[in-house]
Amino acid sequence: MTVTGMSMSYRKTTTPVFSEVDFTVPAGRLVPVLGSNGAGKTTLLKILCGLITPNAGSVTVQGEDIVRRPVAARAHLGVSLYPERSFSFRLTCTQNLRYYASLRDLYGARAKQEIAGLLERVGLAEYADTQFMRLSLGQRKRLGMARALLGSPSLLLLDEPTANLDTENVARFHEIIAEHAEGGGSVLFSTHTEGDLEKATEQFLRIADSRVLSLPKPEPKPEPEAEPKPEAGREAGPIVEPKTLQEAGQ
Ligand SMILES: Nc1ncnc2c1ncn2[C@@H]1O[C@H](COP(=O)(O)OP(=O)(O)OP(=O)(O)O)[C@@H](O)[C@H]1O
Repeated sequence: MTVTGMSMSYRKTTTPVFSEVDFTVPAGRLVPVLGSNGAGKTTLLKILCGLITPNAGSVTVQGEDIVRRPVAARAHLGVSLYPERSFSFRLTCTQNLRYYASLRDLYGARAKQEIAGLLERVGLAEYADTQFMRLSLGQRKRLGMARALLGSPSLLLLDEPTANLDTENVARFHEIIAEHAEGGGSVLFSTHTEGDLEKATEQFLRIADSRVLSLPKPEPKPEPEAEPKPEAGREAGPIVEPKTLQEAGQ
């Protein structure tokens, strides 16, 4: 994906959310996007998948312009926005995914097999026949992830994919995106968790003051040195300054 000279304002009178932004996401990269509340993470993801048209500049996915050739460009994208509201509430997980699979030209036995595999991958196999409205927020998030993976698109755009997930499912998410990158795919995902920077392949993006900075992944922090153990038979007491002879009353 390549973003060139992209600017965007919701209204002419307000400060632009983005001003002349350039960055690229090469194949096989995991790219976290950080930024404070209201910085523009969701807006950026909506621009990248073609839901919002920027005022200037371009976004291309595998050489296809997201505004001029949206269908061709979106064929390479798997998207999950936050919060997940686009599923049919009364349909089950499988029925919902079957509908979205058909939009990717996946039907019949192939669709059935891929959907069952994805539900298993995101830990929702036992909820395959549960209606969407009966899922918890974290389960909805995971169904969104399964939908994004349908048809193995090359670039995943995920808005706060770890929000509402428990520790086990955060780990599962990191495994899924690592596998995706090993297969040559890329993932751009927004997050508020600084710890997600460790999952970056090389770079991460930080949105601030209408700009998107592409920054190198920080070096891992060194492990803190272990406290020396007290010698055997001796209690580790508080450190006491040596007293002068006078103070000691001698
Ligand atoms: N539909 C809209 N109309 C007008 N302004 C909007 C609209 N959506 C978002 N904004 C404004 O655009 C800016 C960026 O919002 P956005 O939701 O992209 O931020 P964010 O980084 O995703 O925030 P958060 O971390 O809180 O989810 C904010 O100032 C917000 O008020």
